[in-house]
Amino acid sequence: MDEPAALECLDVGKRFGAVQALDGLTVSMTAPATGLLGANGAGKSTLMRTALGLTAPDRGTLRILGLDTVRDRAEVRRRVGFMPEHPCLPNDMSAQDVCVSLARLRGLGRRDAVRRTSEVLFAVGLEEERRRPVGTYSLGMQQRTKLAQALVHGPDLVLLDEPTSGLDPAGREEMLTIVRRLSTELRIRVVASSHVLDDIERTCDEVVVLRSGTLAAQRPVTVGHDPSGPAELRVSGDVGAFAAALGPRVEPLGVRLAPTPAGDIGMSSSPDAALDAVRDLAAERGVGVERLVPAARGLEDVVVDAMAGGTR
Ligand SMILES: Nc1ncnc2c1ncn2[C@@H]1O[C@H](COP(=O)(O)OP(=O)(O)OP(=O)(O)O)[C@@H](O)[C@H]1O
Repeated sequence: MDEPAALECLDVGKRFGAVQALDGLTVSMTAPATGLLGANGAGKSTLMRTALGLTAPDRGTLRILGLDTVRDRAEVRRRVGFMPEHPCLPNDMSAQDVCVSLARLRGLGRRDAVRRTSEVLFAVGLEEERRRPVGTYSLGMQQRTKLAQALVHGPDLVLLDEPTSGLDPAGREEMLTIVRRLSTELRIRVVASSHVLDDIERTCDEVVVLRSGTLAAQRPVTVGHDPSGPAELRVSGDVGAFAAALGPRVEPLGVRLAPTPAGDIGMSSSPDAALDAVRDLAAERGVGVERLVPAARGLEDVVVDAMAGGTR
């Protein structure tokens, strides 16, 4: 049987006074790791909080791991972890005490709570500092403590609300590495929000773009290039002579060449052997390859359009 979607929304609406935070949102998130992207106020946090049953939707249906967010609340608490965006840790408690307490609240016995706490604090790189009060931690350590508490009870799914928020470049790298490992190595499903596409491309399998509480785009995050897709090539010097010499090398690979309107060389497909042929020819002739890119619209174009209000 197929696994239920991590999160499934059907026409979900949520209003706060004059603000329509979720506006008929319909989406199904089935990937191991889904990134929620949207500008400030797009509805990312509201979606997470509604999915956890922390706030009730005004209309529509919302299921998390196939569970009803209201009726199955205890099961949701047991099987789902949540890392909130804003500071939520008691400054005078250690990371160890925070994690053990929350594990116990979520139903683990004392021994299991202590064992799981050691495991998760090790996984997020806090084992050395685990007995210090959280208030003495750097922001990066506090973020990792928030992540640890979300994982401590062994959830099947974690919702991470802007896990890289406020982190410096080194802290961001550490967090992205940990988040990626959750779904790839630890087999924990992830729904993570961010303002930054790069964060999502590095940690998730698909991106869901929210705009004004609605679904603006949903796309897989594909790694590497698609060899069956067209590419555009720009070289320095005599473009016509380069194309004439390249043709016989790539045509046997099924690649047709044609000039583009911008005066570059269009390639009908871009298998690795054809890209190697481009580089070999350029090296032989001492020609510079200034641009060799897929001609199809990239994820970034799609996402920027979707966030700005383009139709998908
Ligand atoms: N408890 C609340 N009371 C009033 N308005 C709220 C409340 N929670 C959210 N909102 C409003 O709902 C809209 C969506 O907010 P939400 O926090 O879900 O967006 P977001 O995409 O997570 O934004 P950000 O990236 O800034 O965190 C915003 O206009 C916000 O001000």
